[in-house]
Amino acid sequence: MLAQLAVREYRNFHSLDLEVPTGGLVVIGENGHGKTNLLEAVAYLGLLRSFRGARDADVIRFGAPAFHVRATLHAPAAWHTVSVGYERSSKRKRATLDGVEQPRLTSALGALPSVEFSPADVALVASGPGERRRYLDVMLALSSPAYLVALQGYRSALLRRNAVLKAAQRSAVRAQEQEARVSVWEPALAEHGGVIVAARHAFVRAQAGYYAELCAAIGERQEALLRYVSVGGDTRSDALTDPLMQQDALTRAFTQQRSAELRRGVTLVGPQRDDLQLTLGGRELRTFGSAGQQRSAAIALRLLELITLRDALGYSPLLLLDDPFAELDLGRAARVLDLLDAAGASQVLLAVPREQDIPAAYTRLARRTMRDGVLS
Ligand SMILES: Nc1ncnc2c1ncn2[C@@H]1O[C@H](COP(=O)(O)OP(=O)(O)OP(=O)(O)O)[C@@H](O)[C@H]1O
Repeated sequence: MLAQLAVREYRNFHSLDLEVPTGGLVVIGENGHGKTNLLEAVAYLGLLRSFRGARDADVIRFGAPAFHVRATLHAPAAWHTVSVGYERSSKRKRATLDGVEQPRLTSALGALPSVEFSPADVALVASGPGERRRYLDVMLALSSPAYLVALQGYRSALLRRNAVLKAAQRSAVRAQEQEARVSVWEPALAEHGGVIVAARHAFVRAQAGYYAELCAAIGERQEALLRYVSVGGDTRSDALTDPLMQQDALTRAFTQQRSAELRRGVTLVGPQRDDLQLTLGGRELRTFGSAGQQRSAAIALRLLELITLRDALGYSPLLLLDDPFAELDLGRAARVLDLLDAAGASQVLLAVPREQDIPAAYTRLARRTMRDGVLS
């Protein structure tokens, strides 16, 4: 539970202090006054980066040397205080938990868990596979330390293997020698990649049915399917969620692809090429879905994130609602609110442009007004 928030030099906030009641808070403000910035600052305490994918230097207030966000938390959160800061000149990010600076940033990951719903989530469905991989990675890393370790291990081995592949394109070294340099990274890639691919499959296997139910409950009449499509992984049904079988398949795939990868200068197989495929009535939502259908699928994915984190943490994460009902008809908006309620959301930060945009379910919450980065 978030109790207090102190934000310094973040986006358009010079110095902002906020008390958050147990049930949550509504922030009302016109476009461009800082509502999303506030939710982004809160989410930063869980993700240790911007949920909009902004670079750290870009979220520091224009002209300021550094930003700092600090929160006081109540149970069931694991920590009493969490803070994060980033300095422009040194490019250093620091996180503290209960006043102790963490030698490794990842120890502070998820200290204030939250899930954000915003109209911008439509990118989850409408954009390329990268957005959906990021969705899976954030959710699974926050729910499982083993996934986080695998993800870090995979990313660092992939960077190195790709660097060798790129260098090989300009080098005069014999092909055999080049292959040897590239293959050095493959055992680590296959091992960590096996964990990643199996965990992503396990998520889809566990949640695809619920995803279809959510889409139907929001108002879709056609069948909604969630499928994980892997490049290089084992696609046999009994192998999908088995990390060792996925590891074996990736080992084979890296070997098979190596010479093509040497020509192309990049790794062509592995979880960095996979997709979480979303279809409605058998057609890919990304290409054929209407704006409303894409919005509904994005909301269903966020609801899955909410329950996945809730089940992993043992309590409901903070809900950040950035005017999420803006483009939904009244019937859909009401059904989404019911689903949020059923998912057990407890504390809510809701940002809306006008008072009349506050849904009935949240009219009991305390209200603050945001103007030019200042709350009143
Ligand atoms: N690094 C920064 N330093 C100072 N101001 C910034 C920075 N980054 C963004 N801003 C300002 O933040 C404002 C946008 O705030 P925000 O995205 O929170 O809007 P909003 O209140 O959510 O509006 P909308 O309802 O349109 O989504 C803009 O005025 C922008 O110039």
